[in-house]
Amino acid sequence: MTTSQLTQQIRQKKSFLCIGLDVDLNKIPKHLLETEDPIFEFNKAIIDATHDLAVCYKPNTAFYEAYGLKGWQSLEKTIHYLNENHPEIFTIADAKRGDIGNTSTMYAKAFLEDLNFDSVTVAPYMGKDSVEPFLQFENKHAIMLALTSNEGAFDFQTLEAHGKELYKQVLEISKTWKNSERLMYVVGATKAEYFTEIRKIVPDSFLLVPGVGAQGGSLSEVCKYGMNDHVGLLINSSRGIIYASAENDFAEKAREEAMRIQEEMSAILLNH
Ligand SMILES: O=c1ccn([C@@H]2O[C@H](COP(=O)(O)O)[C@@H](O)[C@H]2O)c(=O)[nH]1
Repeated sequence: MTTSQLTQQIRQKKSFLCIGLDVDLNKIPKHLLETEDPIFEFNKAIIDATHDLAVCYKPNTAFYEAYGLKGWQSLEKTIHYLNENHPEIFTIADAKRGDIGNTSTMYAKAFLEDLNFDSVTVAPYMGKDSVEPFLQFENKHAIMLALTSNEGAFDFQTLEAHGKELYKQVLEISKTWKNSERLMYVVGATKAEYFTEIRKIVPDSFLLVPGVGAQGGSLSEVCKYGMNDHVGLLINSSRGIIYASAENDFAEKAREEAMRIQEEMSAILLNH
């Protein structure tokens, strides 16, 4: 998917919500455990209940890999379901990959070709040759960790080297890489005060912003400092939406929470 198609969808739906599909079998309604594929059935119910309110879904692959072959099959069924029924929706494999070039090439094939996600998250630590293989696919994107939402982000990402914080160098240097127009960046909602500086370096790039909802980040603060002319934000909420209820009404409650966020986004877009 191109970024203009993504922006068009944002304008149509008045939403820049990304729903995280981080499925934990201990948290889903018990009756689903009796089905053949509880993870897929849970995801399908969430997608069916929320697809008009969200522009993006982000399964975090850890939650599938943890269940072995069955988990991977659930991930495959989920992305096929999205691609077949909602091809307009942007999809992210939150896998945080990155390795020496030939290995990254295989990761890229796995997520962008075989599973056919629109994008995959990557870690920048191994540098240019570890990220460029993810940028070789037309209309696909690598979403690189820049300033993450967790406390540990301050361990390395904000450290200064040569008079500049590491996350700023990651943003600046990555702009010089081949096909860098296919890059997007992860910036945590819990770091709202950093968005102004980040926008000085990557004014036009899409930012994937996790950390609202369960991690306490503020949607309005992120929008105030992080939004650009074409919106340029994908705000993720996972647990806050998908576990709004652990009872039989989970899909209905997920819709209510997604709608609450979408309405806040719609109001922000109206004044933008
Ligand atoms: O900096 C980061 C990068 C990735 N994540 C991931 O996003 C979701 C957030 O889930 P919530 O339940 O809404 O807190 C999850 O998959 C994380 O691994 C992040 O939180 N921060």
